[in-house]
Amino acid sequence: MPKIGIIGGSGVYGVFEPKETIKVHTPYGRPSAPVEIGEIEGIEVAFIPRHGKNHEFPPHEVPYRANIWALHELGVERVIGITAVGSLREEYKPGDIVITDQFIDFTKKREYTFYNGPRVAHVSMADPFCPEMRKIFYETAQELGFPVHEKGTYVCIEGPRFSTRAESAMFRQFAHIIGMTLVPEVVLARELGMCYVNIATITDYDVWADKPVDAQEVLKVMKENNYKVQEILKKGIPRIPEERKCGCADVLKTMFV
Ligand SMILES: CSC[C@H]1O[C@H](OP(=O)(O)O)[C@H](O)[C@@H]1O
Ligand SMILES: Nc1ncnc2[nH]cnc12
Repeated sequence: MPKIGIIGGSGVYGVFEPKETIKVHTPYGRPSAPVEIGEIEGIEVAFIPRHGKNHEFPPHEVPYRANIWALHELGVERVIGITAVGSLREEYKPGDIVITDQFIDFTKKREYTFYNGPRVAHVSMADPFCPEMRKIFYETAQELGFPVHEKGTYVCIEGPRFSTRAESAMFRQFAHIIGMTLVPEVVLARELGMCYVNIATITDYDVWADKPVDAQEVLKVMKENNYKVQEILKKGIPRIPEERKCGCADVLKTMFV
């Protein structure tokens, strides 16, 4: 059973040659695609392409609950979310990697929880990301010589449209990077006591700089920088300890009413 799951974002539709593909049915429908099982450096890993194998799910229609549920059902304890993001700051440059440490939710109409009653839960989101995996992937990216930011606040917008210049100017006041998919993915993982880390690749300067971002640019820059994510996964995954000492599962002790 794979204990590590990877959710690939825009431009990342596979990270290994799968040895098995599993069609999982969940109470929330089917995941974005059958779950691929394969190995990275001899370690068994599960993979789901967030937007589907052919990028058929826009960010507001991704079956986030089914994706997380499916991974959990397969035994995954740690989720690595790969994302393409825009930069809201000069010093966060296209091609840089960010190991996100906070988020701000500007989404509007998604399924945010597994607990819609009668079981009620209020999960702590003060520190949304797994400290153990954040450290591992930051150090790994550094050792590989890739430009990497140890922290960054990700503002998650509803999409599928990009921001206006006014929105972007506002987001710049309080966040470093912008995307459309981190929420509710990280929240749902946490509700099941799973660890979650976000490895974000910056693809553009959103719309506050001279040239406003477009989808083609995101995919092109992501393609050019894909090797960085691959290298980080290859070197970082073997460093993840078998036993979790991060405390991410502790939220389960206190979140229920
Ligand atoms: C293809 S442009 C916008 C698209 O790219 C990002 O996807 P992901 O987070 O899955 O890498 C962004 O959130 C949008 O969904
Ligand atoms: N500028 C941007 N806004 C929202 N999502 C993005 N994904 C990549 N770049 C983005």
